[in-house]
Amino acid sequence: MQTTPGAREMVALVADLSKQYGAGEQRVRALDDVSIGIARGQFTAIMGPSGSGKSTLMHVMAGLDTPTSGRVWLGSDEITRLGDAALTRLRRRRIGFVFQSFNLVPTLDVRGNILLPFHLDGVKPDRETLARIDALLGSLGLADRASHRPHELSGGQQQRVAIARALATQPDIIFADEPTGALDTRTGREVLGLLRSAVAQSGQSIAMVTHDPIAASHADRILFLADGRIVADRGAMSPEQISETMLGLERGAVAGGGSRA
Ligand SMILES: Nc1ncnc2c1ncn2[C@@H]1O[C@H](COP(=O)(O)OP(=O)(O)OP(=O)(O)O)[C@@H](O)[C@H]1O
Repeated sequence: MQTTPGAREMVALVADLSKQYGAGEQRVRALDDVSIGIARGQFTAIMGPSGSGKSTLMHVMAGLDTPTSGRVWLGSDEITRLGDAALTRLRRRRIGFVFQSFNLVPTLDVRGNILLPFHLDGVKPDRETLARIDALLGSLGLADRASHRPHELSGGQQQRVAIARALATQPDIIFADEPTGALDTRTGREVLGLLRSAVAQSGQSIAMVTHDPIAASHADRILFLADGRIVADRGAMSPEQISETMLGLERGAVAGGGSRA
C-alpha cells in the first residue's frame, strides 16, 4: 500500500490512527493503529461486524470527529492540522456526504437542497454549475421533481436528491454511511447503481460504510474492520464471498489474512 502523504492516487489517507472513547475501565478502543489509503476514482466499501469501528473511521476521515492519535489527509492536505473554521470550509467544498436518513432540509425544495452547500459556503453558483445541476437532476430522474419538498418524495427519490447534493460540488470524495439502509431492495439497488455510475462516468471517489454484502459487491475494493483494525483489504467480491468473509470475522477468523486479493 502507498502510504506517502500526498500520493497522487490516494484521495484520503490515514496513518497510525487510533481513537479511544472513555477512560479507565470504561475505555473503548474504537480504532487501533489503522493506516490505510482510499484510492482516487474508486468505489471503496468499508465493512465489519457491529462495533468494529466503521463509522468512527469514516467520521475521522471526513473530519467530523478527531482521532486520539494519528494523522489524516485529504489529498495532500493534512486535516488533523486544521482549525475548526478551515475544517468546516474543507468539508463543505471538498467532501460530499450521503446518510442513511437522507438528511435533507424539509423546508427547502429539491433544487434548494442541492444548492445548499453553495449557499452555506457563501458561493453564488455560476451558470456552468447550474447547468451541471440540471443535468444531474435529469440523470438522477428528478427533473420533474425540482420544486418538490422532501416529504413529497419517496425514500428512493430523497436519497437521489442527497446524491445529487453530494455530487453537485464535485467533491474530492463522497462518504456514504449505509446509503441503502432505509430503502427497499430494489430502490437500494438503483441507488447503488447511481453511485457506481458516478465512479465510472466522472471518476468520483466514494467510500461507503455498509452492513449489506449486496451493497458492498458494487465496490471496487472492500476494507474489512474487526475490533478497530483493518483485517482484510480485498478487490471486488461477490455477495457470497463477502458474506463468507463477514461470517469468518464474526467467528473471529478471516481466511487469507489482511492482504489484498
Ligand atoms: N461516542 C462514543 N462514546 C463511547 N463509545 C463509542 C462512541 N462512539 C462509538 N463508540 C464505541 O466505539 C466502537 C466502534 O463504534 P462504531 O460506531 O465506529 O462501530 P461500527 O462498526 O460503525 O458499528 P455499527 O455497525 O453497529 O454501526 C464501539 O464499541 C462503540 O460502542
